[in-house]
Amino acid sequence: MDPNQSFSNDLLDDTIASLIERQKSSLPSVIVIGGGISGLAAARVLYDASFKVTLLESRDRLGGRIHTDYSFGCPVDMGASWKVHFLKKNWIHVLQVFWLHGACNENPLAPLIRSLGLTLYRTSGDNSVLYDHDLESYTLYDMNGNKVPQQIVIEVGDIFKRILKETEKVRDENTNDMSVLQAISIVLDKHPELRQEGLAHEVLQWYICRMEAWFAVDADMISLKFWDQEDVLTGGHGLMVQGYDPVIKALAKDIDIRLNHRVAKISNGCNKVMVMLEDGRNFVADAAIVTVPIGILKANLIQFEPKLPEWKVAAISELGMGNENKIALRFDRVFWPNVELLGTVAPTSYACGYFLNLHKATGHPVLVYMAAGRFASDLEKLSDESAANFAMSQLKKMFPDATEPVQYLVSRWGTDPNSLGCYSYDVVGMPNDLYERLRAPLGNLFFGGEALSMDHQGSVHGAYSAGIMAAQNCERHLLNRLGNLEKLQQDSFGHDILGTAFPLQISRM
Ligand SMILES: Cc1cc2nc3c(=O)[nH]c(=O)nc-3n(C[C@H](O)[C@H](O)[C@H](O)COP(=O)(O)OP(=O)(O)OC[C@H]3O[C@@H](n4cnc5c(N)ncnc54)[C@H](O)[C@@H]3O)c2cc1C
Repeated sequence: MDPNQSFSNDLLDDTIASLIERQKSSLPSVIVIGGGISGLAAARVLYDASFKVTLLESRDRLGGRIHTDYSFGCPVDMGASWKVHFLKKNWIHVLQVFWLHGACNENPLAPLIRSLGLTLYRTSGDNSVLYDHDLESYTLYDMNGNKVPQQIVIEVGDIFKRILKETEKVRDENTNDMSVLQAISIVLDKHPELRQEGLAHEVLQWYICRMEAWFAVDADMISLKFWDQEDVLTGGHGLMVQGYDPVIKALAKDIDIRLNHRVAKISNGCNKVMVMLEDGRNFVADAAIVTVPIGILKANLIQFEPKLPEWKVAAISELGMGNENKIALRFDRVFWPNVELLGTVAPTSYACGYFLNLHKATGHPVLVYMAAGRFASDLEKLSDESAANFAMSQLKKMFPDATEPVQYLVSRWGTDPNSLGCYSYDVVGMPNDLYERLRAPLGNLFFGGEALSMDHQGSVHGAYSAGIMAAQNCERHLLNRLGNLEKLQQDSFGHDILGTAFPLQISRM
């Protein structure tokens, strides 16, 4: 080899390297706070647009309220598990949704899931009285372990729909907002024929329990004005058979992620944002995107300098944060029927309960007890062992011969200092402009996260879209501010991952 040639190549390499380095250091930099799906989506967009991105996450793992646990030897999602919320708030319209048709592309996550080859287990189609499970897919039991005749379940389901339809009139007649529970009670006073007695009353309470699970809050706190105002996506609902974890891993690829980095303070200057960790370390960038749960902002766990304006603080405090918990039980064998949901009806919605049968979708002998609202918070007062015992006591009402679980997992989303709740909800009397105020950026500070989603708060795909929206706003802002920087065009992750070449894999046993 000619040594001169080698020397000149080295020189060339150095020059190119330093040019790239200089180009990189002149690129806009962004700190993303929070490594849930919203933060990861935001980081992904900016990274693919060649911005310098650093993501700070307080936990020792990514995913946030998406948490696939593998300790059972199979994936169990202790946070989000359904690709539900296609129509989070429109109970009536659920009758018209359809999952298996091409319309499922409406879900912004569908292309990503498709490109990763992940399987969805369909849990509802176009005839679901409930949001996420078709009527024929579950079995209900009374407190004595007797099966509730399916005819009663169907009839009461129809009555429940009529009651909800009547609440629309109550809404029209009242200028002031009220809770859904109050509206139901007004409807029942006006239409005593809709009142239910005995077992039928308990089944009605079960429907209310499921509605409460949807919003993660009790019916006396669900806003009548807003509960059914969300845009309807077509497509029904599906369960992520392999869990959500592969989605999180795909979004995180190659991004500079710092785990165990808990942000304590954000200082927003004219040109720079300084982010301080609880241990005193600092990160500085041109802009920052905050995607921590609204529960964290409500609890003032992050200090802002200058202080957030009053209208922003008010918006944060005026949005509700619900709670939902799961108790996952693994058994050595299956002793329950081959249905998707097993429910217990009771005189009050608080006392009703249900288990998701993961065996049906995944083939593993796992049941997941789910609790929402005040009940979910009450469960967090118990030790893990007592919580598992409680779930077992519910199961034994249905199956007196139930065997003891070989393993259990208990979530605590309400008291977890990284979430302080499961997802947001619209409180009774919520002001109309609340979401605008929540989303509004403050200089170089942008906001993302589930609670800020344009149309689908409280969902994975809503959080994902909110992250993308915040990143796009941030990108526009920085490119305007810093002049016409020519952006490096890397291989776009988005093009690969959002491609439409692969069909969605949807099954139903
Ligand atoms: C039990 C449960 C069931 C659910 N079921 C469904 C479902 O079936 N379908 C559905 O679509 N959605 C469901 N959801 C809602 C869904 O999980 C969330 O809407 C979504 O995952 C929120 O994503 P996010 O990125 O906005 O927030 P998160 O996932 O909470 O991400 C925020 C991140 O910020 C981090 N963080 C917090 N504080 C700090 C700090 N000070 N510094 C740095 N980082 C910080 C957190 O650790 C977290 O990782 C469920 C949620 C729960 C809890």
